[in-house]
Amino acid sequence: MAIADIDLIAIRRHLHTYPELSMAEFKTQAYLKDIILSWESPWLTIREIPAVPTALLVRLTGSNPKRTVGYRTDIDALPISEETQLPYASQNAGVMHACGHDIHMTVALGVLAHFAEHQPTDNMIFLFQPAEEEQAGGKQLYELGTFVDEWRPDEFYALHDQPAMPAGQIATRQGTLFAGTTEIHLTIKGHGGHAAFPHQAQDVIVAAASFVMAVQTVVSRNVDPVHGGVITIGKLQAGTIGNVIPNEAQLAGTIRAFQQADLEMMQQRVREIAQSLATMYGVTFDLELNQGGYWPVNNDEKTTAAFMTFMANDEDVDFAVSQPAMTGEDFGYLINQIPGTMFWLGVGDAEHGLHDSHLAPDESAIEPGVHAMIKFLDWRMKQ
Ligand SMILES: CC(=O)N[C@@H](CCC[C@H](N)C(=O)O)C(=O)O
Repeated sequence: MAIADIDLIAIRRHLHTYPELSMAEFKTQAYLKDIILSWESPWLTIREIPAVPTALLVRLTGSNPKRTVGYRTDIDALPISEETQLPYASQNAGVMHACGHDIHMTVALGVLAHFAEHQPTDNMIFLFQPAEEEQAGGKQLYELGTFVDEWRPDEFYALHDQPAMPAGQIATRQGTLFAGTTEIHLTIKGHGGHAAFPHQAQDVIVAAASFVMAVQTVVSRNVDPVHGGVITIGKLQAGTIGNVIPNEAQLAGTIRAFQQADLEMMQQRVREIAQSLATMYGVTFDLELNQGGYWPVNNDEKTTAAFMTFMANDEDVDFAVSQPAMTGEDFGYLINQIPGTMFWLGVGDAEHGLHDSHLAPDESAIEPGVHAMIKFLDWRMKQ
């Protein structure tokens, strides 16, 4: 395939049709790798990581390098059944690119295609990262020593699509862009029994319901109101029939805050609430609080100043300064190690947010996203 002939819309639709869950992105990785290898770029090297087999790294050797510039995209999808009715809707039952990582990958591929054809001044590393939605693939790769020597970027960039913004608009801010998050995994265990004899059982359903309600007080009563925070329980599973008290209830959720200290305080309150309810209801519990790599996404001052100045002054770019958001990202971990900037790319679907089974990003965002990043990176490498 000649790079100039690359059909980004067709690629995006293929990726959208075949989404794969975190750490199971085998076909996605193979598809991306085949496209990239078909370009036969003389300054391009591909690298795979045996311990994280769905990751893909690409290095471009610069013509006169002063540094190495990194660009990261995530590649995983969510356990959501798509309801868009699009002709290229997901063919993988119960799995959907409902967070737009198909758009992220396509923009990354478009930018990579350009520099695979036109040798960059600096060295470049492109990271196609698995497991952003859970398991923090970026952190895992970092801890495996992936980004060392010639594979260590000096600065790192990444985007996230934003349905609430017009297609093609770019936005970011200095400081914290996204929250730090912590996954909650709670199993409550008791002795179930007949619904008619609750006094002979330990009712895990009542304990689970109390837990859901009690954690609502953490944000309202423990977090400084001007800081903000979120606790959402997104999964609650227990029981099989109305007249049996089950032995076990399973809950999962997320804790979010912009400041790490707030996040840690909220984690502690959730632990205390679980412990208190266990005493109150006579149940036992396993509680796992896992922050993984979902550190607050704190944009680096220097790279972000360069990014914002360039985007705001380029007449072809529709640029806005954004507010922080409670979304999480394990890119927060990576740019805590390597300075960098995360930004939003508008994908114009104001009716449907991220993680919505009806989300249908406007594909016309891809081209301006690719062009803005090519121009920015080209300019940056000449600084
Ligand atoms: C952009 C986005 O939606 N990211 C995810 C990141 C997941 C964080 C972690 N698994 C958690 O649930 O706490 C998000 O849900 O914000």
